[in-house]
Amino acid sequence: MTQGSLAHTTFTQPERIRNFCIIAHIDHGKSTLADRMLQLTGVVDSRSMRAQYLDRMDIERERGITIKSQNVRLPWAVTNDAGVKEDFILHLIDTPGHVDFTYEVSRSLAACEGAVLLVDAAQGIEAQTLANLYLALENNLTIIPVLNKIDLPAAQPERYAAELAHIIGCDPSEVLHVSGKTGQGVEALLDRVVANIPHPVGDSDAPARAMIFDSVYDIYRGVITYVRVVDGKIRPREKILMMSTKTTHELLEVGVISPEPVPTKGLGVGEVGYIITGVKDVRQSRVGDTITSSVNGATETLGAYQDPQPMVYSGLFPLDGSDFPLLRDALDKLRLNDAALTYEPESSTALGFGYRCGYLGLLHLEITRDRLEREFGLDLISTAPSVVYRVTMDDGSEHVVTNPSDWPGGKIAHVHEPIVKCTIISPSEYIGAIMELCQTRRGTMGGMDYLSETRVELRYTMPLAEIIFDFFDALKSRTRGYASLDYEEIGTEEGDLVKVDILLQGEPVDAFSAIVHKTNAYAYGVSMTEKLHKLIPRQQFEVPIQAAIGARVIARESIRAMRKDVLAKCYGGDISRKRKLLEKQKEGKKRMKMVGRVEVPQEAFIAALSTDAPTGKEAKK
Ligand SMILES: Nc1nc2c(ncn2[C@@H]2O[C@H](COP(=O)(O)OP(=O)(O)OP(=O)(O)O)[C@@H](O)[C@H]2O)c(=O)[nH]1
Repeated sequence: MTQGSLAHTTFTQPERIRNFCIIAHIDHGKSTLADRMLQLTGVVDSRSMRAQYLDRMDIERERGITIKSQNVRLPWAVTNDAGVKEDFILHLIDTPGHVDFTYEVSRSLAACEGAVLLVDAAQGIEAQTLANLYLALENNLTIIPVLNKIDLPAAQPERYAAELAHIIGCDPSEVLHVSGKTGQGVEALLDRVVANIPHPVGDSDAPARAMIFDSVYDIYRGVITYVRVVDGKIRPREKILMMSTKTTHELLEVGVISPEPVPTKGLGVGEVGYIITGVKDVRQSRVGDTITSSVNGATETLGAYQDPQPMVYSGLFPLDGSDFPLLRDALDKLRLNDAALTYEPESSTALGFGYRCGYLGLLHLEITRDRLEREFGLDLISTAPSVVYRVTMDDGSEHVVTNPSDWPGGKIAHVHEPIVKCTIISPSEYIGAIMELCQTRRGTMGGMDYLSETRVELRYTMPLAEIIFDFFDALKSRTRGYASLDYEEIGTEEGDLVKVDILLQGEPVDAFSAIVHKTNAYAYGVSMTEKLHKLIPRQQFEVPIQAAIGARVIARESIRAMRKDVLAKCYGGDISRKRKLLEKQKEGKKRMKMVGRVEVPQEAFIAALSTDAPTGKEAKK
């Protein structure tokens, strides 16, 4: 019922520990509720409270989304039936809510015994609510259903409590009503966490086993690794083994977060905290890995470790070619904190030197680009995102293609592309519009369920490539922003895919090549040639713009010749003025890229490459 004492005694009895997380659709108020919990339990006083305390990165606070998990230890005291006050330690694990970070979410969930399932009382269940709920159920978590934002005038608690109860199979009266904003109902929620969520169970005498569920880079301390101890104990100065990398490290510091890091004498069964080992790169301290003692340690890991797999690739090029070394340094720095980011040098005839980067998804791509521009002051141009294709040739050889320019020449036997399972939740009046959209995106319907009389869940399988273009936008505009979407990769399928090249005066421009489904090739060709026709200024000779599949031209435009004589305006004038005009023309030319003999302004590349693919959180509403 009340704030507990903040004693960081080590090896808390597992019976006194509750490990839980909050799962919710984006914007349903997870961070705000976590803030209230920090305040109510007294770990942050009102004076030092700032909005969304747990979202540490500036970019997170600005966008209002949670990218990296943070966890915090909260003391909470409950008066039992006999009227005696009992102290508990609650570990709140703040999980990222976005589809790009599913693996991180699943590891955070694995560190908990229970989950608060938070639903906005004015919105109801959304696609990510369900995706996260299923993940929580797979991890056998106890679910506490909660409606948030009940202070909102638009809240419809009865309606959505029924929806929530229907989904998880409980009585609507069991759904708690809270407001993260005003704090209403939050105490009762913390009491419910203690009452309903099982305490952790483990063998305190067994060799130590702890799971890494997050890993962040700190410029002062190196990598800070968050762990949940399952068996045994870990203590400072002990040597540990990371079981997937088979590397040993000394534990320089072990502690808990409350909400700042506080060193402790160690962590015991069920406890959640951080370790510092002196590793410099998050890749050496991987989310999902198991740590154990280096001597007489455990032999079995806690679940299989999985490497984060990039799903979307795109080229990043500095607008100013001389910034290339800066881009390389910036990526090296970002990688310290982002185990999922991959990159390798790439050169493009049109865009110069850059990097081919692999991301978990579009939001990951956008965040990375944002950080490069903001934190490192780089001006960048990125090429259209692409998925991973597996191309098998007639001679049986195989190619993995993440970049259209690596598309193999010669006879292709078949191409496999990644397929995702999508869940779309929407008011039922938009069913027709959604089905039509999914059909045009090569979707196959997997099923449909009514969540209530007016809201429906649609399930589709669809190529990932169709989603990464402008699917969110199209879905949003067809449903007036009411539909929400979640997807997960489920494998690959054969697709009828071709590479479309765009040629200027017969020269292919690598930055504009794309891999598209055969039925979309013509549309892509026409739209690119038309766009470029508008964007490229006239030259002193005629410039044909063509779209082609192999040697076959499928669309064509042409820019008429024009002689641009900058001196025309000042015939007979004095020589210094002429020189000035010529100098100016030279300056302008610097911003031109040469494609064969054709001068293309940089702006044309930027404009032609800017897909309208929505990648931010708006896309998820
Ligand atoms: N009226 C009202 N607004 C709330 C409440 N809780 C959160 N909000 C608002 O809802 C918006 C989203 O809240 P966040 O706490 O950032 O949501 P979130 O779920 O953490 O979002 P992500 O971290 O992006 O997943 C913010 O503008 C909050 O001010 C509430 O109880 N009542």
